[in-house]
Amino acid sequence: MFVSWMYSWINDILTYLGLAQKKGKLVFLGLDNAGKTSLLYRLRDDKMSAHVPTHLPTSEELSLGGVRFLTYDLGGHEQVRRVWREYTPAVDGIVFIIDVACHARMEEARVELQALMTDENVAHVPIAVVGNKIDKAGALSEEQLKWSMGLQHQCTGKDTQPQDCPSRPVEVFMCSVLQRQGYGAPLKWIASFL
Ligand SMILES: Nc1nc2c(ncn2[C@@H]2O[C@H](COP(=O)(O)OP(=O)(O)OP(=O)(O)O)[C@@H](O)[C@H]2O)c(=O)[nH]1
Ligand SMILES: [Mg+2]
Repeated sequence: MFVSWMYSWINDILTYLGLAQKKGKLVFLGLDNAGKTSLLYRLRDDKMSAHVPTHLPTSEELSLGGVRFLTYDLGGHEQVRRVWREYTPAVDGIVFIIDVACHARMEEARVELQALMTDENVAHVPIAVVGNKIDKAGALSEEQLKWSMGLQHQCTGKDTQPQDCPSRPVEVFMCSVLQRQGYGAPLKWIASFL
């Protein structure tokens, strides 16, 4: 009874996210405090996490159906960068999360994102850049986030079919994990490439 309930619940979530019948490994990357753990918990039990900064270990994992989600906190941690590369050699999609209300750390996020985008180990892996915390005062708009990240000319389109995508898929999405807004779209977008 419980097992079948769990099964249908997981299936509902996966279907909603476009991930049913899909297999793959998705990583959530971003600076600390961006909202990676909150998004992971949101997927897991649709609850907002009681905030426990995940500094040690700097990684968390969740499996839903055939899809594994892993989170890694970047930001000044050369060691973390090594770890996530070592342990996630075959990544199928990257969700890069940014706190768009934290203007002071935009440049730090941009540096991390650019390093990721030029990393040849993940050269063909789709990257969904997700601006989180749009509910907060002073949050950047989607256009402002694109500018801040140097992505004004690099997005490949939200509706581009995988076969029509000329280069590595990159797209920007805005969300509030706290208010349950918009976090499904980047996952659906990534799912289309799995
Ligand atoms: N206002 C607002 N706060 C959010 C949102 N998403 C996450 N937060 C808060 O931001 C803080 C950091 O969220 P986490 O999910 O712990 O961030 P993280 O990226 O896992 O960061 P670390 O594990 O601490 O490195 C928490 O206090 C969350 O409650 C959002 O959409 N809006
Ligand atoms: Mg965390």
